[in-house]
Amino acid sequence: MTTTRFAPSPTGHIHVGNLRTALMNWLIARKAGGTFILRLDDTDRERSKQEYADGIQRDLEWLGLTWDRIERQSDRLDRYAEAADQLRASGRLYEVFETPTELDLKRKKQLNMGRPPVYDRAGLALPDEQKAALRAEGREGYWRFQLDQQRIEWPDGIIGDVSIDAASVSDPVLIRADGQVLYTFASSVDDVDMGVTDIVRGADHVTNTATQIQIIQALGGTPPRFAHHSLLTGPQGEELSKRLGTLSLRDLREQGVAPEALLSLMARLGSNQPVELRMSLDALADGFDLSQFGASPTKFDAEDLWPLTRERNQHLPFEAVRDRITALGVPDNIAERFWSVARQNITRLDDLGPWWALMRDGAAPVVAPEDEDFVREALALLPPRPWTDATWDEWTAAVKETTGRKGKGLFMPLRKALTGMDHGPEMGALMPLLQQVARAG
Ligand SMILES: Nc1ncnc2c1ncn2[C@@H]1O[C@H](COP(=O)(O)OP(=O)(O)OP(=O)(O)O)[C@@H](O)[C@H]1O
Repeated sequence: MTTTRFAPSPTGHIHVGNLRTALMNWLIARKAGGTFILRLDDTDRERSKQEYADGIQRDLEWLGLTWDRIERQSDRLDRYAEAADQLRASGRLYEVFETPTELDLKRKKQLNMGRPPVYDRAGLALPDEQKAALRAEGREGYWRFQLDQQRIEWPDGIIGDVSIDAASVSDPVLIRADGQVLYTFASSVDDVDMGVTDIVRGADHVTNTATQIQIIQALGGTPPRFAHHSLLTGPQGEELSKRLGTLSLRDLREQGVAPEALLSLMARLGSNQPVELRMSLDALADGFDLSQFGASPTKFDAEDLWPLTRERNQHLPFEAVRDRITALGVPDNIAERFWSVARQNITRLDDLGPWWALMRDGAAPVVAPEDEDFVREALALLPPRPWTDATWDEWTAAVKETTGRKGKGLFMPLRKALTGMDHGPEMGALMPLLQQVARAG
């Protein structure tokens, strides 16, 4: 059965780049009727925080990207220890003692000699007495995985056939001196144990994938299908980072971005398919095709979310906004009418508030000096309440007859006098909702 996962580290608020990964994996599982796992990579105890783990779940739930199963790597430490023993027993895990400074020196020497800075496997040849002597000096050993130095190849779902020479890659460190298992290892153990069949992730992981394919094989597992999508940057090409909180989902939600808008953009951005608003995840899954995505870096501009948010909000049925409208204090008998008039003039649902304030309180009229006499004359002709759908037409016809004005010169000063603005809902529909006559006049 198709099983995918999204495996963020809870070290900050997830951003749109992380969402690209989450959404692609979610859509693959949904399309195949498979399982989507949310896996919190929380083995880094210093940087992982419960509030971020909660935040990730809140962000995904807001978008409807719910999971069939949740896993925390911090619950699986015994299992990683067992898997490490398995690799030690098969001779694939070896202890090393170099300090970061020593490694740096080695790298510099290699580069000076025109050689690639690949770990020289000095630790592999250390006899037990020397290891004991290093420990006696107070050094602590940590553990590297011995790569099989062949080419590692896989057909990537996005970037095509990949072939990496394992000899050009350093044997990865899997376990630190303090015993912390590193991402490369924990995630390979998890992917085997959890039966993950498909992994989509950022192009920052391509080298990891090469080493993980060998780790998974050494654990007796079958490597999943891999695909690496391009990394998203900000509109100016700036990097996104969980730590800095750039373009976080939390901020976008608080700014009033509609979930459907964000999902519709993310499911197509960087692909050959056009971005179109989709009101459900199933509709998004229908047209989703990994092979349509390109490998080149992709810019994300949050401004693109607003036209989609507007389109989505304008599509909402009254029932979906009833509570919000009631909360504004709009009386029940005019709530539906208020929605039908205001919806065409909002982007965010929060924009409903100012429209209701205008209808409830009226606005300070805006009158150009050259229109002062005209507006005074017009307001004197304003029919008594209640105003109906016909009031605007009747009133402007009367004003036209009396003053001889027509067209924009007639309508615009009246709109500005009643609403204080030069734009807004159609005046015919708005007038019955205007609770107050304009404040001055
Ligand atoms: N800018 C980006 N564009 C697309 N995908 C990204 C981007 N940054 C991270 N990802 C993907 O998000 C997934 C989760 O990764 P991870 O939790 O390590 O996020 P991160 O933002 O790289 O983390 P951090 O900033 O904390 O180092 C990975 O699959 C990674 O490839």
